[in-house]
Amino acid sequence: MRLEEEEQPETMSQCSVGGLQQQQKVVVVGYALTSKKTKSFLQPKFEGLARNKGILFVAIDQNRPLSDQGPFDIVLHKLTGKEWRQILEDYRQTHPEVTVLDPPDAIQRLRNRQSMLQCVADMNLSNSYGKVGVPRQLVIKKDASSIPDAVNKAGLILPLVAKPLVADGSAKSHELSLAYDQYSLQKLEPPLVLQEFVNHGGVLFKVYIVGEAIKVVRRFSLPDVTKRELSKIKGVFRFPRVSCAAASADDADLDPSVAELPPRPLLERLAKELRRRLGLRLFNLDIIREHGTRDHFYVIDINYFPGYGKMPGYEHIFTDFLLSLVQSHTRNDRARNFLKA
Ligand SMILES: Nc1ncnc2c1ncn2[C@@H]1O[C@H](COP(=O)(O)OP(=O)(O)OP(=O)(O)O)[C@@H](O)[C@H]1O
Ligand SMILES: O=P(O)(O)O[C@H]1[C@H](OP(=O)(O)O)[C@@H](OP(=O)(O)O)[C@@H](O)[C@@H](O)[C@@H]1OP(=O)(O)O
Ligand SMILES: [Mg+2]
Ligand SMILES: [Mg+2]
Repeated sequence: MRLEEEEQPETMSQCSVGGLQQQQKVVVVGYALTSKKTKSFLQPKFEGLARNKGILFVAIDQNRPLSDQGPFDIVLHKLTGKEWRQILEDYRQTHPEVTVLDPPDAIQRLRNRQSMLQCVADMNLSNSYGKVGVPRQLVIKKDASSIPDAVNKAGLILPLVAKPLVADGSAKSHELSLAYDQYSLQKLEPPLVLQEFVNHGGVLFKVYIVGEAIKVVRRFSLPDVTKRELSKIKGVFRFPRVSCAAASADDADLDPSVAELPPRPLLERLAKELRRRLGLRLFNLDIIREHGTRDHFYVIDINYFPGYGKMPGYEHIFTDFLLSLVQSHTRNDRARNFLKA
């Protein structure tokens, strides 16, 4: 839906509480998302629930100044491009009353697979519930012929997952390969990240974060690589986006030691730290448990504004989150006015 100036949203709606008609402020959420994302995120059930809670979604027209649209209470976005980032950054400066989710600069960190995991490495999270790290990895900027030597020097252990360095959401950025021997690595195309493959029993956990809320689901992942396979197989093999499939591993008949979700307190700590360090409120992370251990976890991927449409209960979680943002904004405004008075 696009709002023209002459048809500004009615920012008050009628709602009936206990038979009494009350005026409720409408929360206007502008969104700048790809059509694919709009389809998976703005599902009719979600938009309907939002409307009942007084939330209205309005498509942003990228060809018109943002200040001429809305007015918005919240802006949701996941579009690429330097120009667009600048537009958002300027809008944030000139419209402090609008919550822009999330700051474009903070999102940039997730668009590079090296900087993406740095926060997790820096955190060094280890407590009585477990240990969370990142697989050892090496960045290759150019010159594929130097890879075998670089891998050797860095002491990385095969097999390795080769991932494009840039994670910009393009199909190419999701083209990953598994390399079984050092010499075949020369066939790869830098810039890329070479990451140690960690056996994890073929199941990964997707941890969705929406502000303070956390939701974890199981997904199928790559199967373990045995020592025997490693000694026999040579080459690099492209693999499909196994974990992105909507098919959840939640109901599958799995080995309980593999399927057991990571401890909740550990994930809460991790999510809280990541929110703070990344400065983001909308993201998910892929986390795996090293096979044969109970509490050694590795974060292998972090995604900005992921496929929330696949998160169970996202309709309620997301709408509550949007409402909470406006409430805290109003509280802050009141506090500021009080201090000024
Ligand atoms: N270090 C690793 N050890 C074991 N398996 C891995 C590792 N890295 C990636 N994988 C497997 O490869 C899949 C894809 O990797 P990754 O999540 O990094 O790619 P992506 O393209 O960013 O995925 P997404 O669609 O979640 O954005 C993972 O879901 C997991 O199954
Ligand atoms: O396609 P879906 O809606 O499922 O969302 C996927 C999302 O694609 P989209 O942003 O184009 O929608 C991906 O973003 P890009 O890396 O490609 O930017 C990435 O975040 C995946 O991890 C998401 O799947 P999930 O991990 O949540 O299952
Ligand atoms: Mg992933
Ligand atoms: Mg990813």
